[in-house]
Amino acid sequence: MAEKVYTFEEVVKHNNNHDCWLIISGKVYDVTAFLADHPGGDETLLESTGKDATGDFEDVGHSKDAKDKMKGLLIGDFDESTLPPQ
Ligand code: HEM
Repeated sequence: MAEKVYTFEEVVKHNNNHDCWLIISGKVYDVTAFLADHPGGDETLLESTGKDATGDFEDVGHSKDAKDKMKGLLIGDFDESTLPPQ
């Protein structure tokens, strides 16, 4: 089955500690259930909503463990054409 594709407008609605989605490397992740467990804290994840968080994620130099963890949080693809100009 094809993965669901989300627009920026849709993703940015999910920007709080009860409902938190992130855009990283063209994919959309629902990190709500992971907020309390994130070793970098829930605030860092919340601060990475409302934008393309690829740079934030890469700057930390996340481990293979982190990348494996991400796979379970993936909910779909991001439609890059909907990203507003920075
Ligand atoms: C789905 C997305 C993410 C997952 C699954 C994730 C997972 C993890 C994991 C497992 C660690 C422990 C260190 C490691 O294994 O690399 C970590 C550390 C960290 N993460 Fe994330 N992370 C995500 C997104 C982000 C984002 C968007 C930021 C924003 C800057 C961030 C900031 C940090 C920081 C600052 C640490 C270091 C904590 C410390 O060692 O003091 N993470 N993350």
